[in-house]
Amino acid sequence: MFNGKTLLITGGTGSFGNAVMNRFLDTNIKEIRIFSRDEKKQDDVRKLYKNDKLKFYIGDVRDLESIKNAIHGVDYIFHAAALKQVPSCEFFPLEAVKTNVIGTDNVLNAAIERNVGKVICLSTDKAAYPINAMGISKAMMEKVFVAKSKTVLSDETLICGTRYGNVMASRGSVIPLFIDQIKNGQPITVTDPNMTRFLMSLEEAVELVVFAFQNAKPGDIMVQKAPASTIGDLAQAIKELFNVDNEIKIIGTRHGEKLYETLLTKEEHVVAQDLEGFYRVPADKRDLNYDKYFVKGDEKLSSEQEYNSHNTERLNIDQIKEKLLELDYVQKELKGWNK
Ligand SMILES: O=c1ccn([C@@H]2O[C@H](COP(=O)(O)OP(=O)(O)O[C@H]3O[C@H](CO)[C@H](O)[C@H](O)[C@H]3O)[C@@H](O)[C@H]2O)c(=O)[nH]1
Repeated sequence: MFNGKTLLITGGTGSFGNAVMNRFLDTNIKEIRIFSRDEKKQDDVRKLYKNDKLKFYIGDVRDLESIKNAIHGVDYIFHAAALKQVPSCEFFPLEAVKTNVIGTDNVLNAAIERNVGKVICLSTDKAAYPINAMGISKAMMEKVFVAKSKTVLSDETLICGTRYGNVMASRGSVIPLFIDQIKNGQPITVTDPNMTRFLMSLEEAVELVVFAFQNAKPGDIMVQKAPASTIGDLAQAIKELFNVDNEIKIIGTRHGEKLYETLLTKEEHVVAQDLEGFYRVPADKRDLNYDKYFVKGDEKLSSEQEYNSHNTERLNIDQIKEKLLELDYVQKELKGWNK
């Protein structure tokens, strides 16, 4: 499906961009264009892959002109650029608005102007019932792309999105942190052992974006069903894999954190289409006639539940270990550890 095509990834030097490169560089794709701010990270990726199909563009989604410079001849966009750390967005919420909301609008406007065939915007479970600035800005991003998808014909530019749970072992996340703590003989800092998170691998994250690419209609948000674990069990599973007995220190819930994450709100679950491993949340197709919003109700709402990391399939410690062992990162760390 990408034969002879040019794919632009915004925020392309992150973990997701890396996984997309691993997946597509050996196919007949014509070009993967990496658009991001950090020349150092671009240089690292350039040296790591040494592949002529990769092209690097410095720019910032906040700057429309810089996107336009990178977008000529692009067939498809995976829009992954975002401010995604909860604490930094909490301290600088307007920065989250600039990158996550206005940046997305810029990417979409440039894509529409230059007839890009499809744009897939990446969102997060923290956008569902959001409580922190990162999640709120991502929720607004979703509203922006859903609204924008209605302003353009789908055979010109199809705009849709995906919503992810936590990507295991992504940069700065809890799995590498626990492993570092183990390696340094420090206590493992658990916020709340009963807190749950969806567990997705990077490969599954790429699978979701490909699924959206193949199946989404304008304005859809695609969600992949995923298992979850408690953080207490995750810490125990990592301890058992490394065969260590580090103390577990309970540090309490951090600022802006939830006990569990939601991939489908109750309201979305009512309208979502169940596609076996995935859910499709269709865009609201009602027009601007407000009567339709306020006069027509939906009885199903009171009986439907949200889909969250507390009520999805719960992995036990052995299952978490199995899933961890599938990760290249964990395999490498274990090899170094057992030497
Ligand atoms: O020292 C720590 C740090 C984290 N945790 C717990 O581990 C879980 C995962 O924490 P991460 O920091 O790995 O992930 P977050 O859920 O906070 O958020 C992450 O996943 C999101 C997607 O849902 C976004 O990608 C976001 O940028 C990224 O930080 C949470 O329950 C957290 O409370 C601990 O127990 N101890």
